[in-house]
Amino acid sequence: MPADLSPIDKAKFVAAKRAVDFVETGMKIGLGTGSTSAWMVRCLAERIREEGLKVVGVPTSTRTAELARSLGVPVTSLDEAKWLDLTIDGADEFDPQLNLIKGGGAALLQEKIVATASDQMIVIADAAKDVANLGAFPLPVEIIPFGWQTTKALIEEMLVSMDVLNRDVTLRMNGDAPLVTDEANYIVDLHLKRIGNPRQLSLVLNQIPGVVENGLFIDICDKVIIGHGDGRVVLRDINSGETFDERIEFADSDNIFADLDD
Ligand SMILES: O=C(CO)[C@H](O)[C@H](O)COP(=O)(O)O
Repeated sequence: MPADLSPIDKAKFVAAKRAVDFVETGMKIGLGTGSTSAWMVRCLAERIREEGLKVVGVPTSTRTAELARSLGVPVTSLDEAKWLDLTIDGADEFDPQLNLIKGGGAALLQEKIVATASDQMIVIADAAKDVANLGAFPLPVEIIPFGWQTTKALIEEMLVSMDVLNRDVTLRMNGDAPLVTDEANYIVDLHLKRIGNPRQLSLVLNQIPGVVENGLFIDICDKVIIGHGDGRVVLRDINSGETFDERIEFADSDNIFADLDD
């Protein structure tokens, strides 16, 4: 394992490395967004280079598309691919049912569409994302810019009507301007601390006009691979019960570790 990586990056790296073992020649793969997914794209590129693995990726953001192309991972659109064998993506939190909060990297809309259009979704994460209840991480909600303040007010009213105690809603900024997603929308973050009923909240949020999608992924994730800073990787799969608890040792590889800035 590269000695100069921080423990958190080592954890992300080993989770990504192990997840890529699930990829087989001929597969169409959803490529997630974020720092853990960036490791996964690098590991996939390494297998393509070294083993001649033949796959095509569907990126979930312009960032991931650029990274994949720069590393020689073939990419296509979801409309071309139509249906995917596997999506590998990071998460901001996952609970014991493998429900997720995603969207910390503002890519939740494409991520949810791509994961839903896949036979299987594997989440790769460091152990800090493993929570008993979702909600300590602010829940991202993608909203359209038109009338965004009204949409934000409607979300706040809904949280009051659901007796949610902690309900700060903040517009995500990029410097002085609202952050704009790949789909030209805004993101509001819901600071809820604890989400009692994620399924219900997800349904109610998506009923509000102006809400495009929310960052709760319910019954979408099949497996989580949890990485640790010492190289340990643990598989959790609540449906099949499949599991492993292994340790990965790696030598430095210039090809994988150079120029990773995501
Ligand atoms: O949902 C996401 C992007 O929208 C990411 O998967 C999530 O934010 C985790 O990111 P990281 O791997 O950098 O911790």
